Amino acid sequence: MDAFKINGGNPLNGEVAISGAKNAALPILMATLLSETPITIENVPRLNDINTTLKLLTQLGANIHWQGDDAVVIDASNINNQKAAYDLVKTMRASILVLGPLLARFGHAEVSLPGGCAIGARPVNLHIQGLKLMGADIDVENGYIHARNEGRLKGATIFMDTVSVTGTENLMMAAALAQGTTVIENAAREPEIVDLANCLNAMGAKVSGAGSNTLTIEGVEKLEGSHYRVMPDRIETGTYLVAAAVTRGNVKCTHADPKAMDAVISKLQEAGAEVTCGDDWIALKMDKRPKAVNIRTAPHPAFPTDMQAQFVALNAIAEGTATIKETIFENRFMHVPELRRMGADIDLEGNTAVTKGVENLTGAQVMATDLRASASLVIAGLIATTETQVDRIYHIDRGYQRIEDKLQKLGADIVRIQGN
Ligand SMILES: CC(=O)N[C@H]1[C@@H](OP(=O)(O)OP(=O)(O)OC[C@H]2O[C@@H](n3ccc(=O)[nH]c3=O)[C@H](O)[C@@H]2O)O[C@H](CO)[C@@H](O)[C@@H]1O
Ligand SMILES: C=C(OP(=O)(O)O)C(=O)O
Repeated sequence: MDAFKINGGNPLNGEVAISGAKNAALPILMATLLSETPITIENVPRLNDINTTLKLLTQLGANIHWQGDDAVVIDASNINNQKAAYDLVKTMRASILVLGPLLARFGHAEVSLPGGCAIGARPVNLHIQGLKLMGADIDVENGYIHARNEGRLKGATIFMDTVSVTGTENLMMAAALAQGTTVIENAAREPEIVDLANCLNAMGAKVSGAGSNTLTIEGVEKLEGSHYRVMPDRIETGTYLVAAAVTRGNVKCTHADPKAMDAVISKLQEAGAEVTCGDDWIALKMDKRPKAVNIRTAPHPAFPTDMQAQFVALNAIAEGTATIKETIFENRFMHVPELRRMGADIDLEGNTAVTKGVENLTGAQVMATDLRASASLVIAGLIATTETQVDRIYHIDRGYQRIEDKLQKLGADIVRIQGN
């Protein structure tokens, strides 16, 4: 297994080009299953999760080829298999997003239950309940969701008990081909939901209200190919901004979208950073020790859980004591024991991390346990006074395109050690 070796202490300086958003690209690639003609998706990040998605779509019968560095052409006209098997689903939870499209277009789907994962149990009951309200017959047996429907799904009014991003996406995609109108209440409002809705509309769907908590989808009979460009990754952007802040650097993220990032930008400013934005860039300058910031994660537009771990690393070396409360996932603090091994002073009280900032972290051999936890350990390594080794970085390769190359260009001393 690959690892990173990091020698901290270099301030990050320069420009970094932000890739397309993983969490928008995944549902958008799954949405191509709804189309009877080929679709070109641009600004697709080069990530392990994208490779997994393309493998899954290929297993279902799609024809796929890359065009240049970041565009994928997907032809789902000849889908001949409606089963998403455990082998791939277990490596990527977002595989559940084939359920809605397959069921809506072909009247049946068999998808392995994703199971629990490091950050929490992450059930998919809301996906299943919503599809049942649209008339589907669904049972769960032998670890698989078996879903069937005679003819088209029927539009329905669906109230989601909990705000769920992929739940909203699965139901939106299913409703796009249903008969009649579907209303999803208490829908997720994340920018990636808006991106998926825009892509579906470019394919001929009739989705309105994306970005609010009520989505209305008027079903159409068929969807067709088009071109669509994936939005920039706001979590990748936020990660580089935090890395710049803790190393007292000066970094400009290009190809970014500041509009999607209010909550994160305002916490960086509260920490003492100078942040400036243009239409498609964000720059951060920091020339002093950050001040610790209190945070509570919650669905968009509040502070994103996917930036929580990175801010725990920031608070670990910041001036003062602060609390970070995680309200979305029940087990998303696995970076804390690893950060403690690097000298951080962090107490965990239920779903709250209480940090007392220390002046310096020291390097250690630490283990990445999930995607954003890995990012927080890399950030900690960038400021540690001695060498850090981050093991099991396959997690980070799920969601950050060539993070070591991008950090090296900004002046970091980080290298990948090839494992076996
Ligand atoms: C691929 C993708 O886009 N992943 C993102 C997505 O994950 P994902 O869509 O899986 O996360 P959800 O928004 O569904 O989860 C929110 C909460 O709802 C619960 N829940 C969810 C569905 C369900 O049927 N029942 C249920 O109880 C979950 O356990 C969790 O506690 O949103 C999360 C929350 O912003 C992000 O951290 C992930 O990066
Ligand atoms: C939790 C994340 O992703 P996933 O939902 O794919 O596990 C993430 O992107 O931080």
